[in-house]
Amino acid sequence: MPDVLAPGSSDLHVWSIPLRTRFRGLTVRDGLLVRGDAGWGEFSPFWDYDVAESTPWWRSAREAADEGWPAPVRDRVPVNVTVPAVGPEEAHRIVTASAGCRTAKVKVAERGQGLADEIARLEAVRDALGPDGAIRIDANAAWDLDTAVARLVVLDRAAGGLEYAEQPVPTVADLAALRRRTHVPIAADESIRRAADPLAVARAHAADVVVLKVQPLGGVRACLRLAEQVGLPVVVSSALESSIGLAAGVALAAALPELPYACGLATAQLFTDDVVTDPLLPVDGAITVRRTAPDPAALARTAADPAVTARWLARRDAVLARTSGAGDGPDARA
Ligand SMILES: O=C(O)CCC(=O)c1ccccc1C(=O)O
Ligand SMILES: [Mg+2]
Repeated sequence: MPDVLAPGSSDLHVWSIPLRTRFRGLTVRDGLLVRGDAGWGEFSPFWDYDVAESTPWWRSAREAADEGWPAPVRDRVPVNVTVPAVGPEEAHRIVTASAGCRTAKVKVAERGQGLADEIARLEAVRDALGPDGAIRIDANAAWDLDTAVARLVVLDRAAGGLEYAEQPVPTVADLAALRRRTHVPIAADESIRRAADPLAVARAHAADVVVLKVQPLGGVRACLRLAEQVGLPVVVSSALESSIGLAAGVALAAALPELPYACGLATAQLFTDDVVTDPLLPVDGAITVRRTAPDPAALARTAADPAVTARWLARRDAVLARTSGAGDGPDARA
């Protein structure tokens, strides 16, 4: 690939990597890496995030590049295998090939699929995991309240018990109402990372668990502060990042005082390639806490084409223009 970033491009890199299976409607993921005095950071907001919503992702990249992260209190982070909305044979294969993960997170409520697909997927995952593994589902806010109440009864049974259901309904009020109508524990994801006020979930007693993603919440330190304020168990999850971005999630999980659940950080398994030689993949169900650095050959292999590269540079410029202008107060968190 021609290096359209030159000159001075050795501190920036735009990557583009195909996914093994469609995830969140995506078949390819891309992002920008930036190097600073402390190392490399990743800026990879999804394309449906606007400039305001992308700003905390940039702060997270700058934290990694300029400051690094707080000291870890553990050296291994237990992780879940992430099972996309695939058929039962593929779901079984993914869990079996997950390098010892004892927790599976299964995507449900995929457009174009029905309850029978979800039941078959959950039964296959339970079969692959055995009776003592934990299964959680993620509906990405797709259900209304009554649908969620009914689905959780059926899917809890199909899974042989659910550890929790992640964001089954869109709003904080519905999460709180659902929690009173099901015995399945509820986790909040979108209600934290895309909310104007991430503490509303805790005030409304709307969740048993909160999912924290480092980039959308503005960095490892911002997440540690939020975890303290929210006062609920935290699951750290990836935003489908390269191993540079994943390392920030691992750093957060490593620095949290308590880590009672497996984290959603095994998503390098969903990528066909990575920007490092030794991707942040689990061994015996856990990721070893370490910092990662891009590898020149891997960077060359995964380099985005000039059009995608130009789009990412424009995105970064738009965030920089926004944050250097009218100020970057707490309301800029989006
Ligand atoms: O939590 C996991 O197991 C993997 C991460 C994941 O599911 C995810 C990745 C990118 C964007 C959204 C989500 C999500 O949790 O909804
Ligand atoms: Mg989620």
